[in-house]
Amino acid sequence: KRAPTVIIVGAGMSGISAAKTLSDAGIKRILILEATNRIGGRMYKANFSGVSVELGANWVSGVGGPQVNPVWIMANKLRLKSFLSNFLNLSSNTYKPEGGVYEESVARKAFEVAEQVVEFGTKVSKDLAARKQPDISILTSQRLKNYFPKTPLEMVIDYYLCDFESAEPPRATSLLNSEPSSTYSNFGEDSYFVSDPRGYESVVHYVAQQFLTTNAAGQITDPRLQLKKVVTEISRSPRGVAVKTEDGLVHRADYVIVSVSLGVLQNDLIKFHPSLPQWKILALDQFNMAIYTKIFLKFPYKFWPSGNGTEFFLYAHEKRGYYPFWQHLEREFPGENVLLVTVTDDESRRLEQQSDSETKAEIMAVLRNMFGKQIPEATDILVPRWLSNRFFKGSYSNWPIGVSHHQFNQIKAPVGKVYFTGEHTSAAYYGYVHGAYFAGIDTAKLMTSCIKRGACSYNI
Ligand SMILES: Cc1cc2nc3c(=O)[nH]c(=O)nc-3n(C[C@H](O)[C@H](O)[C@H](O)COP(=O)(O)OP(=O)(O)OC[C@H]3O[C@@H](n4cnc5c(N)ncnc54)[C@H](O)[C@@H]3O)c2cc1C
Repeated sequence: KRAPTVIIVGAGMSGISAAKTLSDAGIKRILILEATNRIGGRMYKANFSGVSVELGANWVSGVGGPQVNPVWIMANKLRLKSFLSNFLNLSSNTYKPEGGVYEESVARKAFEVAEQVVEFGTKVSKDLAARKQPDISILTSQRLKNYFPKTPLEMVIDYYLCDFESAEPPRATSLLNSEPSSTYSNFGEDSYFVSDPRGYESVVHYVAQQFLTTNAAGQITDPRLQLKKVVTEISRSPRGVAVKTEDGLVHRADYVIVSVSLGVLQNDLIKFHPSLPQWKILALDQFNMAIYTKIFLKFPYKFWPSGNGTEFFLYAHEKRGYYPFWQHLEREFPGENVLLVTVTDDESRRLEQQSDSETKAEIMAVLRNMFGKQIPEATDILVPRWLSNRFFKGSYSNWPIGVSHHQFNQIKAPVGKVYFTGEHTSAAYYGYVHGAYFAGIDTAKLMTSCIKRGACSYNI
């Protein structure tokens, strides 16, 4: 009997980890179809004014805990340059709307209150889980504690503790599924900011090189990886699948694993024949694809404080989420005078629609508020557009209030010989690089037990 063939759509972390898992299980007749001209997906380095910055994932999140994050093992094997992030000094580095920092004792008090609310939320979440009660939003848990962040200081702290992680506001996010965070409780509280000329994406190459053939320079030459292959249609029948690409070719196989982002699936950018069942469409549409935008700015010289405990700073504004989270990259790129500011959700949506020069003007006004009128103009700006990009349609998934584990499992559930993977299919680690990695392994194992043992039913 001939060996089965499997097509994998997408060569981000999850697609590559799925393909490697199949290969390790002896399923070697695979074909990976990737839309862009590279592997790595949302792990994506770019050159910005002479330095290599990460437009997508940047941190190995979850280090130093009871279990070891597999991505951290890879980063260490590769000796990727990375820096432990210390967020503890934010109370000394929070800027007022009109400039100047808040007195440390005032900011610290506000942080303490907000952190107690998070702890309270975690207790409520554990209690709800133990009593099998329905989910509530993070916002509801704040109300239960009579916490209503309304001043610019309170709002930016609330933003940092919630949106900066999940890329969505407290009213959108599920308490049950985000607190406590499996990432930080299992793998540890530390996060390392990767800053290596080879890019964070080299962990994807590291996995790929273990099963795809490479040349002497380490570049992948394996014909089972095909780049610039945009999948447009997937047809399934009991006999197998036919995957059509934008160049008009049809690739046939026994099975397919779809690893494209939740955003791509929600936007119907791949047509399924027959169409996916209603339960599947509903499950996909109910989950959230959040947007997280990292804006890089280059200056002729440095005008922000540097040295120990200054790396991260906040800007408090009357409009919540208005250029709130800042990082100077002095450790990563000494002497390069690069700043990174992060926005999310509606602000990301707004910025994707305007020109970079408009965004730059807004940011310069904010920086002048913070540091004074005399600061120099930025000489370069980079604004990634993850939502507009048809191969991503957002940054990473977030578990919204009201989606049950049953519905979550439906997102991952195979439909006939069409299997699904991606960070958005990892119940414990959705939204993270390690979530994508584990999801790929899980989906490939599911498929392997179907192929090898005939165990093809998926219980949801
Ligand atoms: C701005 C940003 C910041 C982030 N920060 C962090 C962080 O600090 N730490 C962390 O752990 N995680 C972070 N993440 C999340 C992390 O990057 C993702 O969870 C992970 O990389 C997703 O991998 P994936 O394989 O599921 O999806 P992807 O990487 O999206 O891979 C899917 C692949 O499918 C391809 N594709 C799409 N459409 C088609 C098509 N029609 N045909 C063929 N191929 C197609 C895409 O090009 C892509 O290569 C961040 C993400 C973003 C965007």
